[in-house]
Amino acid sequence: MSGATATGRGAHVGRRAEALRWLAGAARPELLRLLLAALLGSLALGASVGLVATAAWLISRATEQPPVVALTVAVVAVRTFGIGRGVLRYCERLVSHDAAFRVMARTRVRVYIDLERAAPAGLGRLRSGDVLARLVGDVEAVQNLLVRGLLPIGVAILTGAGCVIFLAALLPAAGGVLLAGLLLGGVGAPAAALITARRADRELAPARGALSGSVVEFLHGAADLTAHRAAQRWLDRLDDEDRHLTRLAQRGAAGAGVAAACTVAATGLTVVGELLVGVPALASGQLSGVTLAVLALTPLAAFEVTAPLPLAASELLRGMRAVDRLRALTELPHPAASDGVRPAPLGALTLDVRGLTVRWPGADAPALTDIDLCLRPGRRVAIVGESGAGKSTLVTALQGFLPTESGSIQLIGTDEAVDLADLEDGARRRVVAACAQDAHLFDSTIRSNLLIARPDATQDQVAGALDRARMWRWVGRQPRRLDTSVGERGVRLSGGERQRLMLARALLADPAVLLLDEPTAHLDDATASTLMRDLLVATQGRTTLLVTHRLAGLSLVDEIVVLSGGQVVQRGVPAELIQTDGPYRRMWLRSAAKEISSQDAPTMEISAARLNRPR
Ligand SMILES: Nc1ncnc2c1ncn2[C@@H]1O[C@H](COP(=O)(O)OP(=O)(O)OP(=O)(O)O)[C@@H](O)[C@H]1O
Repeated sequence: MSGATATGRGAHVGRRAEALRWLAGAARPELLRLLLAALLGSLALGASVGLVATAAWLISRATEQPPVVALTVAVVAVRTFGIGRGVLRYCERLVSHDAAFRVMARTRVRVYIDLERAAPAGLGRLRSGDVLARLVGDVEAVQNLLVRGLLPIGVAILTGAGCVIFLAALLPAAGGVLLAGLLLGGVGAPAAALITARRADRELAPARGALSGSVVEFLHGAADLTAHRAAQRWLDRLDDEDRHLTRLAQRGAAGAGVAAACTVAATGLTVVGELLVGVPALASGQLSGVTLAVLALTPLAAFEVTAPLPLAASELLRGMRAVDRLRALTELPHPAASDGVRPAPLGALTLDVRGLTVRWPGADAPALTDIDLCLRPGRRVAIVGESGAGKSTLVTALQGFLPTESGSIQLIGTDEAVDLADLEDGARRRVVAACAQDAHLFDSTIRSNLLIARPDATQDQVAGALDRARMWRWVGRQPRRLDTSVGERGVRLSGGERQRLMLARALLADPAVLLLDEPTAHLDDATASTLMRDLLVATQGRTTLLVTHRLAGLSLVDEIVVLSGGQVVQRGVPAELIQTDGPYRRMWLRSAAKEISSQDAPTMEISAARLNRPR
């Protein structure tokens, strides 16, 4: 048991050390700014202490009614400290926030880059709301860790040491008392706060992540939840999670209360301690009355240095946990990343897949096994199969977003053959582009959604792509034409218009190899048939891999590959496959029967009857 605890603690310490290294890596370029901020902060606090000490001296000395000239230096010093405190604090805030924002920006960019590379293969167990909470809340926690965590600790050490030395110079015992008081307030109070709020603090960020995840999921699924009368249940769940979060925040606040009480107690005790050592020194003539006033009043200002420490300690812990969670995001597997540096081969490209086996991260079995496929320039191959056969996985793998377990994916040009994994990232994305079934439309105009694929496209190229996707006339009918807004995720478009816009985007990208994943998904039969027809015209002469479960119209492609259970179970030219007894013919008959039952489709019926005739 104790062995297990020790191992757990060891792992915990290791994680913290890793997190520190990660943070140091992000903060290193701003080291000078952070040190300057610490220096300015220490000077600002030093000015505060100086102000109180000088004021104490001035008031006490004034009671002795000395000549005014004897007070001039102190009066000037009070003014200088008073003005200097504000100016220095302002400069410190400016420099520290500038440094923290730069670290935040660098952290965000780093996380975005890693997410961009990891996202195509999914985000593992992470929910999108949780990722959002990490990107917003945890990155902000990193800022707080620097500005409210590390910086106040550094400033407290510097200024505290200065105060102790100052009092020790007046009376050594007074320095000792202040040191003890500062340790009590600066270490004891944060420790008390942490102990009180430890569990709450540990659970706070995950609870916030869980709530964000549920809210995002609720917003996405609100229509379905309302339709199934499940919205209230979901709202109750959100309520529970919110209450839990509030309870945790309250427990965290209790820690802050305990810390504030400890600081006040430590200040009071220190003032009493200073009087206890100062009064005997005054009696023995070791100390003047004016200096005793300075001894007694200086701690009131000196404790300004420990006041932010309880918050600093909890920001430090919270920040380290946030760094840990951000690190987890940057450590997601990077199937989309390519270490390759090679440019794309020249000339018309062939996509050649040999013995490809791929597995989703963490899956027990491969999703595709031993796949062979050859996409010669200008040829179109259709991949068909039942749901779960591995069609989308193939598209993902061909984009280089899944590592190959065995086999190869090569691009063959006129000069050489290059492994897809060896291609430089940009070249790979230019050469092979996919139009996914759930491709995203941004809440922007038609033009901006298209230009994502090719920012430098001319008006003619945009119009050409829309025309080939049979969308240009529709655009012409809209009052704002290309500047028509599509709404969030394209809600202002019909399903068919959305798919056509995505197809136009893929055509505008003009890749050497175009991968279309279920372009007719979620469309009614009539719309799907028209879109499929238009799509087959638009892709004529273009190297295309078309993943679909709709078999109507496929007679126009050069080859059909049937997948089942992640393996190729049949392949051939459409005319042959339809005549051969096998998986494709069975699928075709099933889909024909479905269409006949949903409408009359006499031609379909005739063809189905013909196909069913014993040969
Ligand atoms: N992101 C993922 N992570 C883990 N496993 C996945 C992922 N996507 C798909 N799979 C698994 O891979 C297998 C093949 O799924 P895939 O989506 O490729 O099938 P499909 O033929 O495209 O099905 P559909 O026609 O329903 O889209 C399934 O067993 C599925 O559970």
